Amino acid sequence: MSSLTARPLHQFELNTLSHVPDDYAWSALNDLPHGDDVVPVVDLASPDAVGHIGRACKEWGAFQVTGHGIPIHLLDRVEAQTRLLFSLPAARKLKAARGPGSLSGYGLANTSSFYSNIFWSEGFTIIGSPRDDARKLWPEDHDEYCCVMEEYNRLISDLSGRLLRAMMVSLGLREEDMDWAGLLREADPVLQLNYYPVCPEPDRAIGIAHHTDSSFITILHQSGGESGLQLVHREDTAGPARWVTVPPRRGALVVNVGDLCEIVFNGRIRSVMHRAIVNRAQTRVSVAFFCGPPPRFNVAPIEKLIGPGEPPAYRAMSWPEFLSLKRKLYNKTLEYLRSPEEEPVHHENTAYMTNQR
Ligand SMILES: C=C1C[C@]23C[C@@]1(O)CC[C@H]2[C@@]12CCC[C@@](C)(C(=O)O1)[C@H]2[C@@H]3C(=O)O
Ligand SMILES: O=C(O)CCC(=O)C(=O)O
Ligand SMILES: [Fe+2]
Repeated sequence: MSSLTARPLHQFELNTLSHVPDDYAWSALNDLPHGDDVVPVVDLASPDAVGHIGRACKEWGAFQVTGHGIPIHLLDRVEAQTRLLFSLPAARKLKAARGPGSLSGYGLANTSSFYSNIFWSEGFTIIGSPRDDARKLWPEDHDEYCCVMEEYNRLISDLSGRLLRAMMVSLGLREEDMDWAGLLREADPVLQLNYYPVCPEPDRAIGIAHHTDSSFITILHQSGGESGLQLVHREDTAGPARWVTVPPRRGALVVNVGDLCEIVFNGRIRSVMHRAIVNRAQTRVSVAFFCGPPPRFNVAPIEKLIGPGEPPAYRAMSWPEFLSLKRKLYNKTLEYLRSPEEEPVHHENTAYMTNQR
């Protein structure tokens, strides 16, 4: 995985540049047309929330959720701490740099290693307790940062359980068909903080390139003001596949269906392809909570869904095996798992280093 230490010095002064340097320049960003349809907004407190969630997951693989019970002032504090972290001097952030083979700490988004060109962003991944890395960033006083992130982890993990149960019920399963509470209790919470500096030529740069998240679901808080999150709305009767922007909505959280839900629900819902674009007006931050399983989790369709009329659509494997496959095949992982007879084409990371230019 790539580390910022190996990157050009201007990685730390992106917001001062008057043009996009060549190694940050991307083309083919308009590979799909842009749609103006609107990602559904679901009020979790409404009596028909489950039906709305089911439809949104099937049609979009994403929705915005309101009425989720996470206080807006906590979201504001999470955002303020995130901004504070990225505003630290480069030398301080590098003290908490992600080491080789480690997923947590400071660096470019992990997926950047699949490309030759560089993302217009910085990232910080917190797995489990925020305290160890916080000590490296703020040796004297990291209490406010840790308290805020711990409280957020607690509430967002609980929300992810509620959403997953609603998704089950919307698919005609019973809540008891999967022990979400047990699984989520055993898994380390994962928070990904993303920072996108202003960009002088936003059409030539990308914040985070298109990908699906591996988790069951991802719950994303994005800062207000400029939009950045875009997702692919698949081809339907209204038109061809298109990029749709998800504008920030105060207090709402974005829920993305990840690869694991696609597999456990045997393809009845699909993980959503998404990316983050940049803008020239305002620095943007986002905080993603990846709701994943513990290592012992067997990645396979729920047995209840399998029968003579519905064979498993994906090959089973352990969660660590899935993650290692994803590190090789990246956006092709699910396609490969859906075609079990084929031997995997041997992809080193470098196979993707062309940056679709
Ligand atoms: C739940 C998970 C999703 C994740 C792999 C992991 O087991 C823990 C780290 C997560 C994360 C966070 C940063 C971006 C990402 C791509 C990565 O490398 O580690 C995601 C993983 C993922 O979605 O594949
Ligand atoms: O910043 C965003 O809107 C998207 C971030 C994202 O997709 C991720 O962290 O996986
Ligand atoms: Fe993502």
